[in-house]
Amino acid sequence: MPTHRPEPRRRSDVDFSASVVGLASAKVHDGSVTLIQAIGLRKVFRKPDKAPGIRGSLRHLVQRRYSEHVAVDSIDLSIAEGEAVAYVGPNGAGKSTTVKMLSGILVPTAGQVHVDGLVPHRARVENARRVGVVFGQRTQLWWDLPVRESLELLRDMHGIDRSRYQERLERFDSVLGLGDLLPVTARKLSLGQRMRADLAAALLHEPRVVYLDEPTIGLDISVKDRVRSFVRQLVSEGTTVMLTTHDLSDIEEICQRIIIIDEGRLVYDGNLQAVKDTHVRERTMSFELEDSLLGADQIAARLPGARVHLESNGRELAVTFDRMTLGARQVLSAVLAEVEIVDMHIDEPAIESVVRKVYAGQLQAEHGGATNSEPMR
Ligand SMILES: Nc1ncnc2c1ncn2[C@@H]1O[C@H](COP(=O)(O)OP(=O)(O)OP(=O)(O)O)[C@@H](O)[C@H]1O
Repeated sequence: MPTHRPEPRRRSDVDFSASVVGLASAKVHDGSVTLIQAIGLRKVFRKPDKAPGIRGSLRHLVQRRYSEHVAVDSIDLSIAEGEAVAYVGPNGAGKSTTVKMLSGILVPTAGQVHVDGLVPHRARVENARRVGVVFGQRTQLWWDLPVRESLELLRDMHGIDRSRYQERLERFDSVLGLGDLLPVTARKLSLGQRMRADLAAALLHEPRVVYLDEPTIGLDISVKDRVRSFVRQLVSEGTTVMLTTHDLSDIEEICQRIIIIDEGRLVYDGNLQAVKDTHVRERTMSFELEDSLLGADQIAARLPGARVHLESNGRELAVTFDRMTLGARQVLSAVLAEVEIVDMHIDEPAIESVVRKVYAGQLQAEHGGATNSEPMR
């Protein structure tokens, strides 16, 4: 059994054997290896159709009826080794179902899925050695055991040798402050402590791929920061991270790529900055003025289409403009033509606005209802 992470695969190491992968899941692009690949991934749940109440339950016993619910609908994914990808969407969009199929917990209804050359649900044990999963709302620690014993059990399960195990514990202690938690039973841990211990448990065996499902849910800011910087470190070391979260700051701090799904379908797959640039066209430039102004009409007249707001103190000015019709340079010149400035800054568009637009269906509408994605890598 491997005791620590194998070297990253190089082109020549890639296993294209049809018997293992069924399709070229380890395709190479940009000199890197595709670690996660799904083609036409679909999951349909069968739900019992029964009327409420005892009568409905009895009728269902006699005459069983079911309806089908498509939770994940023909999703194509291609994630390279070492990428950090945010997988987001509204409640019930199909995020967890996708992650469960990628981690082998659920069997897809249709489509193909390969993770590190394996079909996850067919090679569960081998897959478990290569992936780590953290579900923020559920623990994988043994509830009544001290954290140390849970980790010992996982050490045995993964066949990690003692010296490597010790190194891992020291690392988790330095970045996650794990040491104090080792003697405590999982049931006595606070949510933040539990999350830190869960991260250690999921990452003990140095998985190549880590699925994080709401890893910062319910945590206070300082623990969130700790978790995020730990995940960033993992990514910088080459671990592939797929992050499912409703916390958009997690995304901004960890991921460069964002995949958005809605009602089981992929609606966007691309670079985080690009989606902001394309879909959040409004920018705001804020200025601190040398002298107070009585009004901003002259500045507004120089900037057609922009919204100009002057604070009541006359010293703070904000110009909100569409970056497709006006440039920051034009805005700056218009302001400088009327007044001296002491300081200025440009507000970056928040990812919140992008995702809100997607949820509201605007992003799809802007693209004629088509999936907006960068070429699959
Ligand atoms: N085991 C199941 N049986 C039946 N339906 C299910 C099952 N698991 C999920 N679903 C349904 O599939 C859809 C997608 O659920 P999923 O948990 O993947 O969404 P999600 O995007 O992770 O949502 P959330 O953000 O709320 O966790 C939902 O409508 C859900 O009710």
